[in-house]
Amino acid sequence: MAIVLGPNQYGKAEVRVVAVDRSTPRHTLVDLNVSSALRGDFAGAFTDGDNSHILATDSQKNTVFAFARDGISTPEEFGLRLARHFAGSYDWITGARIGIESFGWDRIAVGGQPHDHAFRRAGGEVRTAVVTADGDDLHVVAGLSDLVVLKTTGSEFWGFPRDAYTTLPETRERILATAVTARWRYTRTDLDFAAVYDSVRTTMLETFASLHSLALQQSQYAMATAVLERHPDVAEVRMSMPNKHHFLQDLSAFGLDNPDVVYHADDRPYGLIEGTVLRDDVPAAEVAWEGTPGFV
Ligand SMILES: O=c1[nH]c(=O)c2[nH]c(=O)[nH]c2[nH]1
Repeated sequence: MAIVLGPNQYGKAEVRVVAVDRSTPRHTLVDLNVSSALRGDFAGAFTDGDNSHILATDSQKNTVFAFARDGISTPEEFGLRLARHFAGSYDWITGARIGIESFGWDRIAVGGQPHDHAFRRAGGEVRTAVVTADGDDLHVVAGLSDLVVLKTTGSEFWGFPRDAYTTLPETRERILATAVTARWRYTRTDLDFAAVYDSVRTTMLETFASLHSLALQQSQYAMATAVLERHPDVAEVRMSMPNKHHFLQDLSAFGLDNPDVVYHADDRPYGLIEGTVLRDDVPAAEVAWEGTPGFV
């Protein structure tokens, strides 16, 4: 029996970098949380404390800030630049994963006009990007998390089997609410990432709104399918969606009826619907998903 070093990677997690463009009086702002992880031959550092192959995590952090000095266009392009740089820096570094969260800021309206340099944080939603360099291959996975949506009709849930523990009534009318977390893999690295992101997000929202849903599973599949139908450069979509239950509150103790008016918004437990929808003619790229937990 021998004890051996298994899979490993290392890097700097959660570098918070804010880049401001003041080149015109109308400033713009990019606010990112960047995590790097390098892959390659670092065995000596783990087994013997030999750091001769170690690109220090402090240097990785500094690289993020130095590259930001040139401005940041999209998280995907910033990730591509960092991944190419790290994976190309020493021959024993064979790959890099750059994970980015992007926080949105909207202009504050003053007298009905969007302000030039004052902002408020946009919603709870976060844009995400993961760029993976693996040898000469580059993979881009874009995404979003915590896009909270709700519809007040157009949702039913019935036809499920009833066992000894089933108490849930069938319903033809309910509130459907969820927080969408989704990631989608591109087949190219030269896209207009900002435009495609907006289009994917809009497609998901429109589909959630317009589909008459018989299950959150059906809504999720329809949302991902619509993204693939409208975006030829997306190979697969992975989604994780909690069912944010809204239970009709029993008001009979107060002599009141409740014809689908008053609900109890429960925060836990929640159903969790997870799925992948993909084109069957595009090669899989599991390495693009390594280090991104929370999806099937
Ligand atoms: O859309 C739903 N899917 C389920 O699997 C489920 N299970 C449940 O109790 N309510 C719901 N709703």
